[in-house]
Amino acid sequence: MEMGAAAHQAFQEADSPKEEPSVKVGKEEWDRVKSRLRTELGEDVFSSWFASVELEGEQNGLVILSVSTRFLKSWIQSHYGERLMALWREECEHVRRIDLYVRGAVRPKPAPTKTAAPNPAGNAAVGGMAGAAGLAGAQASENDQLGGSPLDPRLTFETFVVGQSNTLAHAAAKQVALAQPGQPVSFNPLFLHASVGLGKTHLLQAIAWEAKRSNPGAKVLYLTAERFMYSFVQALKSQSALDFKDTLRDIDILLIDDLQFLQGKSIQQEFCHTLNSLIDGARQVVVAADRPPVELESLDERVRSRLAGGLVSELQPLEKELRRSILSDRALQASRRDPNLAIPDVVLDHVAGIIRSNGRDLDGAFNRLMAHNQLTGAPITIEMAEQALKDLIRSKEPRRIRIEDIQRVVSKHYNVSRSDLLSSRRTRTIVRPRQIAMYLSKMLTPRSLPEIGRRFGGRDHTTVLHAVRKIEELSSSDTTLAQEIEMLKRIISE
Ligand SMILES: Nc1ncnc2c1ncn2[C@@H]1O[C@H](COP(=O)(O)OP(=O)(O)OP(=O)(O)O)[C@@H](O)[C@H]1O
Repeated sequence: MEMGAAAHQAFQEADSPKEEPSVKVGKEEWDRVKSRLRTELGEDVFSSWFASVELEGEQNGLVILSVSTRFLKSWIQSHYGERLMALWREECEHVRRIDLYVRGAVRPKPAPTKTAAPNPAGNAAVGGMAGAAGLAGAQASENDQLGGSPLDPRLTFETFVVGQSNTLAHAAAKQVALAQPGQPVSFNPLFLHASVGLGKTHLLQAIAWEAKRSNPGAKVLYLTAERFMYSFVQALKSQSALDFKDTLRDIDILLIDDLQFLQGKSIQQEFCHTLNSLIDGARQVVVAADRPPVELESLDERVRSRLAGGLVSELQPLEKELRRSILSDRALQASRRDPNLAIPDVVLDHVAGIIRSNGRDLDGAFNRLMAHNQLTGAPITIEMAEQALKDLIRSKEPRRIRIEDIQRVVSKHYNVSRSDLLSSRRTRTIVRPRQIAMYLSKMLTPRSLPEIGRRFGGRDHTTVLHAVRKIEELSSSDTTLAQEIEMLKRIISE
């Protein structure tokens, strides 16, 4: 259930500042749909999947619902899409389509004219890429035919902004997308990882679009792990598992998103066979997850090692310049749609400074400014931005940093294991990272010296004090070390 790009654009263009948001329309029907779902599914199942679903609006047969995560969206879409549509239609027979989107990604409102029209066959539709034109439409439908997850035509290399934190991942993704089928592949599999909202899905889908554009004959399939599981289970149920396997092993580029959600022994085995068969056959595999292969503890050891055998690249938290460039890009696109729109640079600077978490929150903040401007007519200024974004900023207060987080980041940065940091080993390559981790624990957490000592393998508080003084002393004369520590602080705090 995806908001089509044209639909999204139509909302932006069709919005009139004086128009009331249509959130309340359809509320009664939605309450009844929810109550029926609750009765059908039972309270536990209902609240697992539907507690955070919100009605954004209903107009001319288009219902827009929002959810908090992409996983939830994909799960509801595949498991409850049809039922949801049937219930809505029983409550309100003119409903033709339900769009489900992730809050913060885009903040659409119903666009009656372009999106609400029934499809040519007059059938009710749930989701899809209605309105996506040209290549986008063609690729989306091929991806659909192969049983893929929906592709968003906005997520291309053209719209992906490159900065210090994602240069390597972007370059690898581009190379993979432009490789000719049959040629030896450079990084296989390519494994991208990052925490939420840092552009993994964007890069994966950009590869899909680009590969298709540069090689129209190539079979490119983008699947979320959840979709992979669902398709496999469906294939088993309908006794078409062999077809499913054959289809997968015939793909030129397989892109799997959110791998951390892949569960179940037989599903993982199937995934492992697919992975081996594609890689051995020189087909490209690209995987994204929220952590590196070694940390995907629920995955079978063989899958983890195969995944780690290609190129593993992390997208780091977006640095301020990158956040600013993404906002400039969004502003440019918005002003193309509305030449009268004025977004001063100082406001973009300000927003880039205060929304530090990730690209999704940045998009959410930008859409919030646009909505505020369009609905109230207020010019976009720093004061207006502070007013419009205040709850967003409040809810993003810095999280409490744990000593484990510091140990994880430091051990990764210096390529030593966490157990080395806690051990009694005294080689220089371990002692210095350990001292840095202790120093950062003192600086970034409220823990006492004895407590920090205990968390570092039961050391005495004087050892921690020595480490803190040592690092203070070294970093005051060694600018490289000082910069490294600043960078570590930034990674740990974001
Ligand atoms: N470098 C970037 N350039 C442009 N947009 C970006 C960039 N990084 C992130 N975004 C935007 O931020 C939003 C979230 O990105 P995306 O969905 O790709 O994140 P993700 O890493 O897959 O997150 P999750 O783990 O939650 O699935 C998207 O709208 C995306 O376009």
